[in-house]
Amino acid sequence: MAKITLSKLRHSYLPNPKSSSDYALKEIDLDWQDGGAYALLGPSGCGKSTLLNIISGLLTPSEGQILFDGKDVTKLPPDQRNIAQVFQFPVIYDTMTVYDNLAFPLRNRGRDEATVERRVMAIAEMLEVTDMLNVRAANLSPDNKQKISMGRGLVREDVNVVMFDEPLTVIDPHLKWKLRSKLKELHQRVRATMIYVTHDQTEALTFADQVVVMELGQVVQIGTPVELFERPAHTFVGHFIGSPGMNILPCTLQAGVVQFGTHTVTLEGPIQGAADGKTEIGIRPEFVALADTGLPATVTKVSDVGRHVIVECQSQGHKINAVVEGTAPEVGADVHLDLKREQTRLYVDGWLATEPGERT
Ligand SMILES: Nc1ncnc2c1ncn2[C@@H]1O[C@H](COP(=O)(O)OP(=O)(O)OP(=O)(O)O)[C@@H](O)[C@H]1O
Repeated sequence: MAKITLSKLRHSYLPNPKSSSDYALKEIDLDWQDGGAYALLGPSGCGKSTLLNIISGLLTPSEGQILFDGKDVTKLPPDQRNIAQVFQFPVIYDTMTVYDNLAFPLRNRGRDEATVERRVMAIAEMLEVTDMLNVRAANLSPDNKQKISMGRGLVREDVNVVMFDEPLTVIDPHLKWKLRSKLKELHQRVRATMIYVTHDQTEALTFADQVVVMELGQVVQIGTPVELFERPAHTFVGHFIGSPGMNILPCTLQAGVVQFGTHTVTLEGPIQGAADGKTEIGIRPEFVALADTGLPATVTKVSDVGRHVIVECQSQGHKINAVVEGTAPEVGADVHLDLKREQTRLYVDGWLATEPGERT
């Protein structure tokens, strides 16, 4: 397995890119550590496939380098990069048995039959498919086919990285969580460098130790699931991650006083920089509470989602969500909202501009 470095990587599909918007991938610099579990998360069109294709060698970047353990592989073709890929749709041979499918990547590289058997049996046991080894792949259910496809990606011990490209797309919703947790468990057992590409936050947050969030061709934040939840570096991350996402409210800033409409808001801590630009408050619904005093609001919708209730309110002409435990007010009720100070952040032109701590 290898450490993967992307250095000053940019890609445009245009022959003569001029402005930043001509690039499908804006400049990306990042290190993926050997043995890490990473997710590449972002909406459709943000550049995930472009980046994946650059790493696997299907696409040569317009600028920058890709290094595996410090060795420049930017110009190497896919077959010389030693990468395993698992795609959206299972890639298996229907006429072969499960055993032969799992053995294929090893036999293809001339491994002896004793090694083949040892690896196939180990992977089959991890995937809990040992009882299917003699079954022809054509007779498997779609989720078992995808399991075998994953097994083919994991069976070789000598790959630099295993990449999963939206691997649960064809899986029934009720089986998704099973395969998701299986994959996490597999990573813990094999400790291979793994990159999991998805637009689904649940898949990314369950699988990865570090999540790389992309929007419009750029990386907006790299962090643990907790970091992404607690301190979104950009309003996009706040909004994209969480259910519902972060409340993002326009505000004004004058002489250090932050106003949301007519209401004065206290931030988590000091503001960094000049704060010139579009200013917004960001607070997660989990940190908005119903209280006796605070921001006046009117309840417009109440959704019971099982563990808690999401109370949607209108205040100062904007929608604010609050996550409430226990009894929720009726639609139409006038309430007050308490915004937890330590979780109230300021964003300037989309980027986080407050630090934790007492304001000076
Ligand atoms: N072969 C291509 N030629 C021109 N533009 C392309 C090509 N492939 C992708 N793009 C553009 O590059 C941008 C990034 O696309 P990309 O497919 O990498 O995003 P993505 O996040 O993988 O989206 P999806 O999940 O829909 O595949 C998009 O604006 C897309 O239209």
